[in-house]
Amino acid sequence: MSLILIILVVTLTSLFAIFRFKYRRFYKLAAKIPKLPGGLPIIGATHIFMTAEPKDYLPIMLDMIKKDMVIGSVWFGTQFAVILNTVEDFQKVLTSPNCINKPKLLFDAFFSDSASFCVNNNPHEMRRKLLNPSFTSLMLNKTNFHTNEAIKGFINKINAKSDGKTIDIYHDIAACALRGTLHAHFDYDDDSLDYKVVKGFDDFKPLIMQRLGKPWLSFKPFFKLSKLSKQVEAVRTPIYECINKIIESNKHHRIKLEGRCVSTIRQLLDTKQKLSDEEIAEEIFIFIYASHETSALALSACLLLLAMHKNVEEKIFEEIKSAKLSEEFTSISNEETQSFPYIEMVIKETMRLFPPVAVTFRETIAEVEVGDYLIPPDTIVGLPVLLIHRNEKIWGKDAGSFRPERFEPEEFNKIPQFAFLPFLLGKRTCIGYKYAMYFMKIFIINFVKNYKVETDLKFDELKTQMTPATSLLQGYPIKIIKRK
Ligand code: HEM
Repeated sequence: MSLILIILVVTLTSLFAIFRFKYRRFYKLAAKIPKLPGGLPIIGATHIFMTAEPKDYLPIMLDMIKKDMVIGSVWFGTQFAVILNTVEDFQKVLTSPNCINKPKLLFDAFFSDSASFCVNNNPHEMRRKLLNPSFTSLMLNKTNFHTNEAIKGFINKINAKSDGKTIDIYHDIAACALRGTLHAHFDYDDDSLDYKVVKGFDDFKPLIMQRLGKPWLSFKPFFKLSKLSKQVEAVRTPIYECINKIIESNKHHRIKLEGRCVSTIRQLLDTKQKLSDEEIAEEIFIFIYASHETSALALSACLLLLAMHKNVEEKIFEEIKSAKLSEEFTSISNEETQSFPYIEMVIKETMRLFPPVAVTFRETIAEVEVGDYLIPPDTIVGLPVLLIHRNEKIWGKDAGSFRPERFEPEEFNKIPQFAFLPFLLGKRTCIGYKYAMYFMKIFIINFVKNYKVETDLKFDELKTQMTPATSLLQGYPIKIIKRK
């Protein structure tokens, strides 16, 4: 018995020594990077996240990297990770060809293998090439009628709620943002499922967070056997009802495209691409999630901030008044939004303080140099955008307060390019950022033209959480009052 034990110990020790020798450079580079607090031998920081509530993941992560640290490292079992904290290092990583991939753990959590948000390497590049033509300024103009119609529907509907009672505005805006995306990008104009789909995503998001906190569920057979797998199937049903309708109503477009600029759904259905129905469905799933939630979070936060900063709301109203828009709802083209520079500053300032994606991750495929360190291959790189957005050394002493004027060109031009990253930058920058900015500007113009907002919440009470986009823990409670 004791001989067997000795053989076992010797074998395991030898295997461990061989492993460490083979990966000696990896361990040497990893050891040089300063450690983040809280890690334990062997398991690293796994216990911290496995025992925390998903709503606390973001504050825990942001707390780990102390203000004066430029980089910090942490282990999650056998997975090595670093968190960066300087604009220069963000830029290095976001522009490095060795740092384009997303960690498998992250996209496993989205339960998708084939959507552009989730694929890596060559498939990602091909999918971007396929979809980029649907996101040009030309396409914005082609679809501006649909975008405006979605917002018109919201402005009319919200009238019934403008009685001064407190409501959480997120779901109404999310349904409106979803309507805009489905109509403008997926040629789908039936609004009967909008709220059902938003509710489906609401039920789906906590399941993403649950899977993130249980790394063993990345192993597919374990996941298939888990209760979570059945819950995921159930909540995906109303979303897939909508996706199947989109595919069904556009099936006649399954033709070979001849180099024309067309909507996202037509690009996906292009027979040259040979995408299966399942791959197309996954792509639509991620698209409608990525587009409606982020835009709705930014707009909901913007209205809440206007309710807290009446001077800003009034300045926006003055800008709208001087544009002499006539009707209750005004259709606005992308070019016309250029006449509302202050509104653009307010939206940007909202996303600086409350970026809908406050932290994101990449994975290295080779060594990447940042500052005095080399990040080894197969390392997860955390990019806490929120910390850069609120860094006083970059944005000044008032970095924590809401001051849209900091986006005046004379002031903003002094800020480094990679210090403002609501849509990120680099090869995986948000494909829909032009559309998102356009949508948000027409929304705010038409909303503030017709309504004022109030809230009982105070700015200092606002706390962010990961859901997995970044939302406010307090929700978005506002009172809507119709302007006379
Ligand atoms: C305020 C609104 C929005 C914000 C703040 C936002 C932010 C972002 C960010 C930060 C990323 C990069 C995520 C990462 O790499 O970790 C991203 C990716 C993406 N976004 Fe957006 N987004 C917005 C609206 C939209 C819209 C309207 C669409 C589509 C109509 C869209 C589609 C996508 C897609 C498909 C990706 C994945 C791109 C890739 O991996 O190549 N987003 N977005």
